[in-house]
Amino acid sequence: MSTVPRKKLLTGPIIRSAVKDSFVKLNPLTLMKNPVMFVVEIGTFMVLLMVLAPGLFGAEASRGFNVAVFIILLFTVLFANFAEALAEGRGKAQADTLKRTKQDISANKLVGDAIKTVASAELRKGDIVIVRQGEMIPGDGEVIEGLASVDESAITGESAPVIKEAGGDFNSVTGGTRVVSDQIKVRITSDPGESFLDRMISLVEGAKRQKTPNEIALSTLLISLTIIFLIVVVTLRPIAAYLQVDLEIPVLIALLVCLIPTTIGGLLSAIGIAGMDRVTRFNVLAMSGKAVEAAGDINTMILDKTGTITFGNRMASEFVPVGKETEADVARWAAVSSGLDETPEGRSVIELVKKLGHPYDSTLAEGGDFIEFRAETRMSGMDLTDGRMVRKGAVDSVKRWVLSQGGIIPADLDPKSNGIAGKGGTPLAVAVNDRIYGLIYLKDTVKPGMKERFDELRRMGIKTIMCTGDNPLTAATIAAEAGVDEFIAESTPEDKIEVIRREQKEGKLVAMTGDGTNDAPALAQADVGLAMNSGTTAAKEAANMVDLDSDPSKIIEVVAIGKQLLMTRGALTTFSIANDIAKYFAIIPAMFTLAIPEINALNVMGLGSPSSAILSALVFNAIIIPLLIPLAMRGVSYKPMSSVKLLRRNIFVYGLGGILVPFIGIKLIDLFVNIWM
Ligand SMILES: Nc1ncnc2c1ncn2[C@@H]1O[C@H](COP(=O)(O)OP(=O)(O)OP(=O)(O)O)[C@@H](O)[C@H]1O
Ligand SMILES: [K+]
Ligand SMILES: [Mg+2]
Repeated sequence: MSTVPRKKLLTGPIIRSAVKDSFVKLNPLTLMKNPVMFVVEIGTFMVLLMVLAPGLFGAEASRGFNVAVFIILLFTVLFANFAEALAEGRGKAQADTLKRTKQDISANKLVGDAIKTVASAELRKGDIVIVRQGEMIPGDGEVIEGLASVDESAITGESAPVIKEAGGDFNSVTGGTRVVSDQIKVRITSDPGESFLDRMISLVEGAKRQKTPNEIALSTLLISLTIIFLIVVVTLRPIAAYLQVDLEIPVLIALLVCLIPTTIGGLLSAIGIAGMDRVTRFNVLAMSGKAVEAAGDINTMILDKTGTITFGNRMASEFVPVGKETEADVARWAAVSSGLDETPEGRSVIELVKKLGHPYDSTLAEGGDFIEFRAETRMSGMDLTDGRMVRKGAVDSVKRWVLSQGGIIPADLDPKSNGIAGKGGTPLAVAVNDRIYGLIYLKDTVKPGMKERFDELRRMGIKTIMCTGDNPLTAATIAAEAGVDEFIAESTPEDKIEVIRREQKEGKLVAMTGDGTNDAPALAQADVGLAMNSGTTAAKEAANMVDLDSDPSKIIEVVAIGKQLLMTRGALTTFSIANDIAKYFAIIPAMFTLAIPEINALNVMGLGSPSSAILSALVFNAIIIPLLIPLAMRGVSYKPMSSVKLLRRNIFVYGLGGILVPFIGIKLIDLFVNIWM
């Protein structure tokens, strides 16, 4: 499933520092954030007092028993702390590596016409810098002039350089990456301390980790259970006294700790952190745990065509004249309309004109007004000084524009443009005032393996919708080739948001991937917005996830990880509560057997003695936490299937298992304890 090599999960230094942190986290002020464990810590402290000053709370068990309870309780808290520290450890280690990347870089800042060397820390939003071959890019920004290949391995871990160029969707650069060839002019887009690298460091470090709504709901449940059992245990003493049973305080504390959901309470935050970490290991930066969890519940996925489903390096490959026009005329006007068009499409037109050797008079456009490409108009071009207006753009847009000036549409325009679209290409019409000269054939290819990916999504019950600004025929061709469920052609940025809203109104959770500035509003509207690292700054800022490898199909892995995170939490909660029920049957009979012999019928486990029964249950309660750490960190195994099936399977495995495992575990520990005692 993974495309990214798995890095080693745990190393010696991470484990060592986690052991140390387990003790640091004993600080009650820290532990208070985890109420279940906090209750255990208070219990530990009370038993310690009874060991140190016997007789403090009246009825107390033997000193040896108290010492044993104290040690087991202390380890219960330490194990829970260790789980959390371990989960945090990987992120911290990664943050340290990133911080080393973030050394001070010197920048060639443009001040008027002069170049001044300044420290990267002095750069502000809006500053213009020149980055030459071999130099580090001093801050996040957008290429405003030129083209260069950039080594982004410091951030993405991927060593193949990527092309960054002015205009279009591949213009954003990240501070700390290196220009390996050519030279670019960059406009800085972030102030110090707010760069992508800064955000990435605080993310992997978990510095601003907030509980997700799911986690908050579960914590509330755990707190309620803790309070209920606290009341049960406290009121048990007078009831027992009435039955002439003297319940000792350490025994009551042991009972309480066994009954409250310590297993999930101890592992809950580790599960969340590990889920985030799994996403990071796939080279996806999630801005919040909430986004990852939302990914696990996605019903609909919106993808754009160009650059997501296709490679997106749409290149002009042919000039196709219509009517009585010639290829050279199409090429000439295409060139005039593209002279200042810095989009990849625009530049590829100029390149094709040169390659085909068509005469190109660049003085024609001199002094004219450049009409920049906009997703709304779907056209770009030049208004010349002599009054002539030159346009290229989506065929229907250009047709409408020509008709509005009283022009006529050549009869062979539609068949020819449909021919291009039918091959999955994008036809651009070229016109001057009311006259259409012909077409530019922009070629693009579907990325390999897309069909399999969409099949997988369908098995997960997720609907895919391709939204594109391109014409319906091209869209249909690419949609069929890639195997998406639905497509929407000629969509404006507003249309994309509309589709998302429509799905959300039906109660669906929507994911969307995109890279362009025109995708930004939709990325923000979606429940899960995954932007490509190669994309524009606007897209990356609007999204709640960024894929460092710029592989939009990776949203599938993110969904799987999100599902796995939700399932792991559910499975371990079921397991934990089922466990506590089993422990009840170990402790209650032990507590009352002497006074009420009939209750021995409940002693289904046939445990040795009352005190060994209590200690065994308590030991089991403690060691189940570290035993489950690997599962919490790795996540429960996941196969694409319907959620109802999944739920049934999990209740069976973790609910039934949760009741059976402690019966066996406690019995074994009890046998062991009795040999030893
Ligand atoms: N530089 C350009 N000049 C003129 N027309 C263009 C230019 N670039 C694209 N177009 C036309 O405008 C249409 C819309 O472009 P837009 O970038 O909004 O969407 P898209 O890239 O085709 O689709 P997607 O949303 O899948 O990325 C394109 O299909 C094409 O016909
Ligand atoms: K428990
Ligand atoms: Mg686009």
